This record gives sequence, structure tokens and C-alpha cells, in this order.
Amino acid sequence: MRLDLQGKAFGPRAVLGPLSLTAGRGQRLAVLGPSGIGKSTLLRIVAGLDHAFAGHLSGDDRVAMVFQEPTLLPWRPALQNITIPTGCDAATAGALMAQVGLAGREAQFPRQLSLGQQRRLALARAFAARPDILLMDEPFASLDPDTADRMIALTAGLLDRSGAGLILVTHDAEEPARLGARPLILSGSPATLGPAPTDAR
Ligand SMILES: Nc1ncnc2c1ncn2[C@@H]1O[C@H](COP(=O)(O)OP(=O)(O)OP(=O)(O)O)[C@@H](O)[C@H]1O
Repeated sequence: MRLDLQGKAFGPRAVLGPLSLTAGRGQRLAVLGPSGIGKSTLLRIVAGLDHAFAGHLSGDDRVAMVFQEPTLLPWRPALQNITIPTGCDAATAGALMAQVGLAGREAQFPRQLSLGQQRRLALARAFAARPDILLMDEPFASLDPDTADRMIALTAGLLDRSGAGLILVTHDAEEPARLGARPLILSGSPATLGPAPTDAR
């Protein structure tokens, strides 16, 4: 995947300036920056969810997105929350549920799961789509520290096993290292991408 962005505006407001970003299998990147700088906007462009920008997105990598909110189907049991959106078979979905510690909960509905369990289900669903690049938008925010730790470890393990690349959007300066991701900072107005200060030393 390669994004050559000339600019992205919402109405008269230029949010993102010229920047380039490349990602692929096995490559892990993290995009950091203050609230409102344009991190989610950048990720939505990379995901192909926002086409209203000046520039060019190329590559045929398969992407899967994990949002901060689990965005599950409330009236479908956990297993079908994986099989329906991704088209994967029940055995694959069940194996992924086991890998994220949800074995035995296949028939439960999202409201019967804790927030941490719902997030893990959303993580399993993302990997069921067999992505070349996993896109994550603040996936560990508003979890208690132990639950966040567990989810970070699960994500790292699933990335290792699948070989998928990662673009992580986060506020947390420690998460990139914990996932082995190269930190990039979004800054300025309109915002552009640069290496994190520790990277530049
Ligand atoms: N659909 C939209 N219409 C108009 N403005 C928008 C839209 N989406 C985002 N913006 C604006 O673009 C800017 C960047 O938003 P974005 O959500 O990408 O920032 P962010 O860095 O992800 O913020 P946060 O860390 O708080 O999630 C913000 O000023 C926001 O208000």
C-alpha cells in the first residue's frame, strides 16, 4: 500500500498536508499525534473509507480495520459476528475466538460480553478477514491497564502468526514499542508525517 497525499480538507479547513505513507505485510507503523490532528482521517483514507482527498492510494493489499468501539452486530451471537462480515467458516471463526481467549462464548450475544471481551471479538473478526495490513484506531483506549496489556499481547501474537502488517493510530507513546511498530508523528497545520524524535536521534 502506498499513499501519496497532496491534501485532505473538510470544507475550507485543510486537515492533512502533503505526506506519503507506505505499508505492507510484516511492516508495523504507529501514527501518533495530538487529538484532532487528523490521525483517524489518515487511517480512513488508507482503509479506502474516504475517497475525498487530493492524491493517490495504490496497492492491492487486503486491509481490515479495528476501531475503538467494537462495532459488533448486537442481535447475532459471537461466532456469527465473525462469520457473517468476513465470510469465513465456523471452524476458522471458532479457532480465532480461542486464540483471543473467547473459547466457549461462541453462542453469547455482544451485550453478554464485557467491553474487553467485545474488543477481543472485534480483533478476532479483523484477523478472520486475513488482512495483509491491520488498521487499528485507538484500539486499546479506555480499557483498564490489565485488559489493555492482554489485548496488546494478543495483537502482537496474532500479527506474528499471520505476518500481517500494522498501522496503529494511538495517543499512547508506549504502545508502538510494545507492538514493535515504528512511530511516526503527525504534526502541523495542515498536518504532515515525520519520524518520532527518538527515531531521529
Ligand atoms: N466528517 C468530518 N467533517 C468535518 N470535519 C471533520 C470530519 N472528520 C473529522 N473532521 C475534523 O478533522 C480534524 C481531524 O479529525 P480526526 O478525527 O482525524 O483527528 P484525530 O487526530 O484522529 O483525533 P482524536 O485523536 O481526537 O481521535 C478534526 O478537526 C475534526 O474535527
